[in-house]
Amino acid sequence: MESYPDRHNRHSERSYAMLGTGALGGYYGGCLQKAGLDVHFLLRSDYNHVSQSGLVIESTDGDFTLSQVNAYQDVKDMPRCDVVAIALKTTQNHLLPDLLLPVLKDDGVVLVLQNGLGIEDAVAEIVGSHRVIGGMCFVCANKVAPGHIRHLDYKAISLGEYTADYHPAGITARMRQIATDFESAGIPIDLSEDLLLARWQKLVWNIPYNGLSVILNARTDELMANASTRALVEELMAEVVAGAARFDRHISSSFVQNMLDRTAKMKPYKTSMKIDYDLQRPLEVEAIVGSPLRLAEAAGTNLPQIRTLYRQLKFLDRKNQG
Ligand SMILES: NC(=O)C1=CN([C@@H]2O[C@H](COP(=O)(O)OP(=O)(O)OC[C@H]3O[C@@H](n4cnc5c(N)ncnc54)[C@H](OP(=O)(O)O)[C@@H]3O)[C@@H](O)[C@H]2O)C=CC1
Ligand SMILES: CC(C)(CO)C(=O)C(=O)O
Repeated sequence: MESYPDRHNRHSERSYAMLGTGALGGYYGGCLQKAGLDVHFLLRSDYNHVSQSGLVIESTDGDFTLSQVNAYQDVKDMPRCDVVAIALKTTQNHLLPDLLLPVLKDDGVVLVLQNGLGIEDAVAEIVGSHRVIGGMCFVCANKVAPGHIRHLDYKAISLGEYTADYHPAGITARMRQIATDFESAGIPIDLSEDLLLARWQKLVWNIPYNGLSVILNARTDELMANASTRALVEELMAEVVAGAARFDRHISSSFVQNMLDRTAKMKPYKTSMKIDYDLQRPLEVEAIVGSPLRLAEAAGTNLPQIRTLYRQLKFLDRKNQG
């Protein structure tokens, strides 16, 4: 395993704050620090461990250890950063009004790495709509122990600039700068001209697989291997496509096919919602299922299968939380 103790070997002028150092924050933040960027990690339960022992990243690209990282348990102790990445579960987003402003430079930008729809709207209310970028992460990673992240598959991020009402904003200079930083860390970046389209495209995967993995107690390979569950996945994907179309975002059948093919080839994967369920943590039902459902229905599109999925998840989430 390679070891990278030096956290001050800067290749980029931009500093990064990772709000949340779990699967996503630990993996991407770890890769950025390994590439020489200035990264600051906000932690909660792992603070003592990580501030003493650093981060261990087990990755299909090669394992590495960062023996020292800039670890914090309070944003007030963090330096203001150019890019503040939100890598908490969306169930914690009620904390964002307190977390974001102390760590964001006046000309800095918030990078929303979470799954779901409409999160950028809420972030824009806190920091202003000109300071938000969305990042859709196509990665399979888990936190397996304090400060220990296991990266299993994929890693690309699709970036899209936020604007009020999600009208397409094109590709901006700061998107390119962030892309350069991540690419220097070996993370492929796709630049999207239309954040709303990219968000709905991500939901093509998350709504069926996250939802069904919990309701049916199944991994992705099990959902794909059985004809009935594969049909359910495809029907839910078709409703996501219909929801997107209501907002004039057109998702091609080849995109959907690609998601199915990708998942069929994926190593057997327990979705992050299923991991949360098994650990009796709150589920990201509202961000991933409730929010797109409400938006589509308010715009006049009925999505009956997604509504059923949503109700079942709400029931299971409540029951699971005792
Ligand atoms: N994992 C994946 O492969 C993917 C995840 N996503 C999305 O990324 C987002 C993050 O998911 P993921 O990284 O898996 O989640 P994790 O649960 O692994 O990480 C979230 C981290 O946030 C920390 N945290 C929570 N509240 C606070 C707080 N108040 N202060 C400091 N830290 C806090 C948690 O700390 P603690 O350890 O104390 O709980 C935890 O380590 C989600 O929206 C998810 O849907 C998207 C694509 C893929
Ligand atoms: C689709 C997947 C598994 C990685 O591509 C993902 O992004 C997720 O778990 O949310």
